[in-house]
Amino acid sequence: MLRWLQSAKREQQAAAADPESLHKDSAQTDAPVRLLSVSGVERSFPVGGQQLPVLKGIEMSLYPNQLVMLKGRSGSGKTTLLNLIGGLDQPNKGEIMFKHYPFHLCSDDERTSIRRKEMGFIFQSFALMPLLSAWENVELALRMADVPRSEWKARTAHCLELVGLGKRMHHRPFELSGGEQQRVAIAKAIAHRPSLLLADEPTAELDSQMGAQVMAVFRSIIQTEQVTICMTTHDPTMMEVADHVYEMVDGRFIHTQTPAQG
Ligand SMILES: Nc1ncnc2c1ncn2[C@@H]1O[C@H](COP(=O)(O)OP(=O)(O)OP(=O)(O)O)[C@@H](O)[C@H]1O
Repeated sequence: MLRWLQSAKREQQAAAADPESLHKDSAQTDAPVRLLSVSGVERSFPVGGQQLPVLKGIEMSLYPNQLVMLKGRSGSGKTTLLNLIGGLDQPNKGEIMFKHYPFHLCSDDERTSIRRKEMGFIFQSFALMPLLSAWENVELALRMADVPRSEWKARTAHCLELVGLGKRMHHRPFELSGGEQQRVAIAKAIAHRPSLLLADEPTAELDSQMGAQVMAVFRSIIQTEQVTICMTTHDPTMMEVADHVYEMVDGRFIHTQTPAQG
């Protein structure tokens, strides 16, 4: 194992013993500690014998307990960036630090192990197992994350209650509305207590009322589960509930804003 990974693990254990330390910089300033930082990131893909530049120098930061949105036209590079943040892909240039882990230096196996413990993913198409009930879908996520069996029952019930499905725990996906299915997917994604939730167009297949319910669940789990959510969207009405919006055009951020400040 690389030396940085061992020291990162030691720092994580120290932070677990003293959770207050997570909210302060190592320099002991009052600045909040970043959960993730992306600096100078470029990503291109080989197309027709040439390199197609998709991300052209991205700078961004995510902090604990935030709802951050990436907006931009189709093809602007949002999913490519989400894949890099989630450790599913690596940049050609630049740095991605997730907590104390330098993703740009990690092997595939190291990124997979960090991702399994620390991150949750939500997709446009819900990605549930069709023959399993809501309860069994969430329990499966706990099993996959190696959470001890003794914790499954309480944690599954807690996560389904959190997303407002306490009365529909034993329904299968086809017995649920699109909004309810997406809420099962959220319960599944937070079951192993990730610190970062990545969601690619989570409301794209929902009508505006169901989309608003999903956003309300996002806002509530940020507080109750101490998670940061980074999501892509095309929908301007969703952006009103964001703490921060990054706007991407052709592989670059052109404008970032905090909605409350306009
Ligand atoms: N593996 C790949 N090989 C070649 N080109 C790719 C690859 N992945 C993405 N691209 C290209 O990169 C560009 C950005 O794609 P990306 O999926 O990141 O856009 P997006 O903003 O998420 O779009 P959408 O909103 O439609 O999901 C597109 O032109 C796409 O064709």
